[in-house]
Parts: sequence; C-alpha cells; structure tokens
Amino acid sequence: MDPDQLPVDELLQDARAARLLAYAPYSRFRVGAVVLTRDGRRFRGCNVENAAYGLCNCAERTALFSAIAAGCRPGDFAGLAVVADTPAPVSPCGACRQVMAELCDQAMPVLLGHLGERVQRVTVAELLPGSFSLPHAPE
Ligand SMILES: O=c1ccn([C@H]2C[C@H](O)[C@@H](CO)O2)c(=O)[nH]1
Ligand SMILES: [Zn+2]
Repeated sequence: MDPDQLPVDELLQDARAARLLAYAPYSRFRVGAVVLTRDGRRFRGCNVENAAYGLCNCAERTALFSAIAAGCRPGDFAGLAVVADTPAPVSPCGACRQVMAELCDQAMPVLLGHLGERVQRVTVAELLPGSFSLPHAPE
C-alpha cells in the first residue's frame, strides 16, 4: 500500500474503538491502537494491565503481536495508529518503539492521535533512531 494512501481517519477511528476495550484498572489510562497490513487487514490492540505492573502490555504491542499471531510477518505492515486521552498526540513508550523497529519497515508511517483533533505523523525510524537489531534478524 502506498503510504500516501493511508486511510488516516479510518485508522484513528479503529484505534479509538480499540481504546474502549482497554483493561487498565491500575492506571485508568486507556490506549487503543491498530496496525494496517499491506493487503488491507487491520489488527486492533488495547493496553492490558496486570497486578504485577511490569507485565502491563501497551496497545501498540498488543496490536502488533495480534497481527503476528494471525500469521503476519515483518514487511507486511503499512501503518499503525495509536490514540490515548492525552492533551497532545500520544508518545509511544520505548518498548513499543523497539518492537515497531523490529517488526515494521523503518519508513512505515505511525499516526499519533488523541481524543482531540490533532494527529502527528511520524515514521518508525523517527520514533527510534539507531534501534537495536541482531545481525541475523531478517531485514
Ligand atoms: O503509548 C502508550 C503509552 C502507555 N500505554 C499504556 C501502558 C499502561 O497500561 C498505561 C499507563 O502507562 O498506558 C500504552 O498502551 N501505550
Ligand atoms: Zn508501549
């Protein structure tokens, strides 16, 4: 899919809907995400928390892991959107940036949204320049 053809509004709408399914009893901070595949499929994710706080999983990783579990591989993804109730477009955590850097193309667009109107469009490489990778990892 041409990155210029990204269905921005639809992706933000999906991420907003996914956010409402968050399991966030500890932080009460709900986040939603969606990843779009090159062949037009979409996988949603929300944050899933745990009483052992270190196990909390972010919406972005839930969406990507769900896509991988459905058979998607690195190179299959065209874009990702994330939405939270923040005053400005949400900023993904370091763990999610590292996971995006491994599973998504460096030039893949990421839409950072919030419940307001603003949306910030960045690339995976902009989110995490110089990300870690193993020499034998696939391109
Ligand atoms: O980009 C982000 C930032 C935070 N969270 C989640 C993790 C945790 O459940 C809660 C508070 O950090 O929000 C996400 O899902 N995505
Ligand atoms: Zn995260």
